[in-house]
Amino acid sequence: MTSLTHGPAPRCYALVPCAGTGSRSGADRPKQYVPLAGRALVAHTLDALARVPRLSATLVVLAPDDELFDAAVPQAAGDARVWTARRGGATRAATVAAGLEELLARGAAPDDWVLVHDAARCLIRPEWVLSLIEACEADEVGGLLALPVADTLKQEEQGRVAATIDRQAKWAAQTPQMFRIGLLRRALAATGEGVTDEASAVEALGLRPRLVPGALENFKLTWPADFGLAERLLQTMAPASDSSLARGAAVATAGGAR
Ligand SMILES: Nc1ccn([C@@H]2O[C@H](COP(=O)(O)OP(=O)(O)OP(=O)(O)O)[C@@H](O)[C@H]2O)c(=O)n1
Ligand SMILES: C[C@](O)(CO)[C@H](O)COP(=O)(O)O
Repeated sequence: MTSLTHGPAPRCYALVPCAGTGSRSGADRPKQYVPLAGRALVAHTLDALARVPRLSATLVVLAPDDELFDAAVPQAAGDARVWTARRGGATRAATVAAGLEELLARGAAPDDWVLVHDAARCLIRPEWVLSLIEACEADEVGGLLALPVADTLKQEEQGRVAATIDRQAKWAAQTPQMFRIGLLRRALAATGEGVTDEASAVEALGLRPRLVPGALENFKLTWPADFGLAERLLQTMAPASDSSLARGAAVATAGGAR
C-alpha cells in the first residue's frame, strides 16, 4: 500500500545517447544507423530495452540535425514508451546531460533512476538490464554493468610495451549505468564534458558506484571489425525468455510513465 507520507516509488527510465558520429567505425554513416541483420544497429538496442518491463520509458537523445532515426526505427513513432529529443551535444557527457533535462521536463523526478545505455551496445539483453536494476535499486549510489579484465594489460609507448599493468581488481566499464537522475545531473554539472562514462562523474563526487557483472557479448561497437561480429551474434541469438522479466513488470505497471 502507498504510504500517505512518502511519494510514489522511484521509477526507472532508460536514456540512450545516440548523437555520436562513430568516427572510429569506418562506416559511411553514424554507426548507430549501420544495418545489422536487417535492421539499424540502434533498432536492436531499443528492441532489447523495450522488453524490460521495469522501464517506464526510454529517451533516445539524437543529434539536433539527425535525419536518419525516424526511417531507421519506424516503430518508435507509434510506441508511447519511446521518447526522442534532438538535444545531443558535442560529447557523450553533454548528450547525457541534455537527456537528463529532457527527462525532468517530461515529468521524471530527481529521485527516479536513469539507466544510461549506449546506442552502440546493441547486444544488450533484457535480463542483464534487469540484473543491474535488481542489484542497484536498494543501493545508496547506483552502479554499472562491467566485466573483470581477463587479459594481461600492457602500457604502450611508440608501438612497444613500456610496462605490464597489474590487472588485479580492474574492470572494464559497460552500460547501462544506473543512477538517480538528480545525483547524475549534479555529478555531470560538476565534472563537465571530460568524462567518458556516468560512473566517472559520480566517482568525482567521492562516491563509489556498485560493479555488477555484465557479459562479454555486451560490447560497444567501435571498430570496423566489430560490425561483422555483432551481426553474427545477432543472427544466432536465442530469443530472450520474457518470463524471466515478469517479476519486474508489476512495479512498472503500477506506476506507468509520468
Ligand atoms: N557527442 C556524442 C558522442 C557519443 N554519443 C553516443 O555515445 C555512445 C558511445 O560513444 P562512442 O562509442 O564513443 O560513439 P561515437 O562518439 O559515435 O564514436 P567515436 O568515438 O568512434 O566517434 C554512442 O551510442 C554514441 O552515439 C552521443 O550520444 N553524443
Ligand atoms: C560508457 C562507455 O561505453 C563505458 O565503456 C564508454 O566509456 C564510452 O566511451 P567512448 O569514449 O564514448 O567510447
